[in-house]
Amino acid sequence: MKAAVITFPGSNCDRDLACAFAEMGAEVTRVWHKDDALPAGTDIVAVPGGFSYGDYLRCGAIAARSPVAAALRAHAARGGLVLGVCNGFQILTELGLLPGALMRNAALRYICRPERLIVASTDSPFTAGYALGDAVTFPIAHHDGNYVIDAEGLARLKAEGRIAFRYATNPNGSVDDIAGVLSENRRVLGMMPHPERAMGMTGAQESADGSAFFRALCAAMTAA
Ligand SMILES: NC(=O)CC[C@H](N)C(=O)O
Repeated sequence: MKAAVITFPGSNCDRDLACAFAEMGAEVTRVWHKDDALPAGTDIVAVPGGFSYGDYLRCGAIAARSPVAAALRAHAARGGLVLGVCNGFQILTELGLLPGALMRNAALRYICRPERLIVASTDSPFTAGYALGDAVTFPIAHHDGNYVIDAEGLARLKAEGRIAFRYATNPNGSVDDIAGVLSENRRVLGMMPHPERAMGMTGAQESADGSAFFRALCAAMTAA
């Protein structure tokens, strides 16, 4: 199973994501934002957190127009798996691969802390390792994590079971406490919290709840 992790100028969670996939046995390739192709046989593209292009003009707006974006779009169009974490989630909404948008946190502050989430759908390769209603703790670190979507879009996400994670206590004003959403074909996940920073690294990470996330994801890729 092959994971491609994209790096933009300003990404800062690309290595964490690469390590999380490698720990679960994936072959990981790092892809630069100027590359216009993905490695052959890529199963999943991971779009990392950080401050791509300095978060100008909006978080993720420039990354969505970078050279690698067309290859990412084509991968998703083929039904390939895509994971966007934090800035990655912002980029996926800017690309139109996921509905909604990430706005400034309601309190207008950058928030960096562990956050308790509730698993709201297990029907995806990303969340199959959890039980519905499980509580997991992943760190958040963002100033633009306030998820917005119109009423019709929200009704659709709910009806189709595409809300993957909800905040137990809403930190940023996101509608319906949404922390992560799935695409229509359930092959694209965007989430603000960081599962790759919850791999139980001794002395560095408080939570190990992200291990089940990457284990299930890599198992799904191996089975496919
Ligand atoms: N950790 C991150 O990915 C930060 C995301 C984004 N640039 C924000 O602060 O909202």
